[in-house]
Amino acid sequence: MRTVRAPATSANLGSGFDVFGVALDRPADVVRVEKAEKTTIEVTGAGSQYIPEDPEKNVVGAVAEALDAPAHIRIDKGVRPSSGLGSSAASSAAAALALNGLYDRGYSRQELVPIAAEGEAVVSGEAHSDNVAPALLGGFTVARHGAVTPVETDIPLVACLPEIAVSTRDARRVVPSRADMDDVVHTVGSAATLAVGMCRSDPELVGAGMDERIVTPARAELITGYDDVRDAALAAGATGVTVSGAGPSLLAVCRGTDRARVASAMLDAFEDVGVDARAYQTKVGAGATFH
Ligand SMILES: Nc1ncnc2c1ncn2[C@@H]1O[C@H](COP(=O)(O)OP(=O)(O)O)[C@@H](O)[C@H]1O
Ligand SMILES: N[C@@H](CCOP(=O)(O)O)C(=O)O
Repeated sequence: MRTVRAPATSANLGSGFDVFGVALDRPADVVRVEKAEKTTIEVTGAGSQYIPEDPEKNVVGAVAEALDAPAHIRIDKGVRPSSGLGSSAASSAAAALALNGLYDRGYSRQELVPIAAEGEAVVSGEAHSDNVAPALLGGFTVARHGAVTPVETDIPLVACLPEIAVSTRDARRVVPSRADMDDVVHTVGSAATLAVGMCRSDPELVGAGMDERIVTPARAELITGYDDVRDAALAAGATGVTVSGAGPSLLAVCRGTDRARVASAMLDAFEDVGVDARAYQTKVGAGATFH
């Protein structure tokens, strides 16, 4: 038997659509695996009533298949599904690491990234690895053409999750298929600024580098109160705010001293537009760990 905890993650960070991701210190999924003749799945915890236990439909079924590692898999969800906090990726990453250990497959964490991404294909239609990479490797990750570059960093964050569901599959449909050259140049400048900020653990640079005009505005429209919540976080000291993953969560970057104020400003702003929400005061954290 093997048990693995894998963290929530926030992908894109505005300027790094399908490329950037960070592991969050909390929340997390815990996955326990035991060898079996065929794969069976049991799900408990946050939002478990919306998650299928059929191995053809649950992300961990695809991971078990990819590793040829049939097992009885118990998932205790800490990361609510359709949150924009890498819920499906947390389960995929935890299952990949746990089954790799259970069956002595010998893959490195880097090699497990495309295997865990097979789970993402089940739910979003594409095997994007910007969530599973930080869930496995921790820190800030740059996922590009199958290669992943991890960077250790220390950045305080607030992830604010409203009681709205936005599925990644639906949010991928609103992504524009073309962009203006001016906006592309702006995105490259932001992405480079953000990457330097991560290397320096500098919340000012990371926050400035989240600014992006192609994908984020289309996704923000799916989130009730997005502009108000973003403005409130910035007024409370956030250095940058954007859609977390495909939404509906918002991710704010700030200095450690401003984190509690930013979190409560975001909650108040959601409440003002009639939306219940919860805020995780967190930071860039470690990847999946054995328990
Ligand atoms: N183990 C799992 N954990 C979370 N969601 C899962 C899992 N397996 C399948 N799903 C399905 O994936 C969808 C959530 O994934 P996604 O839309 O990518 O949300 P998130 O942004 O939180 O990752 C839901 O439809 C859910 O039923
Ligand atoms: N790059 C993907 C990331 C989806 O993240 P999730 O946490 O919402 O699953 C996208 O933007 O579609």
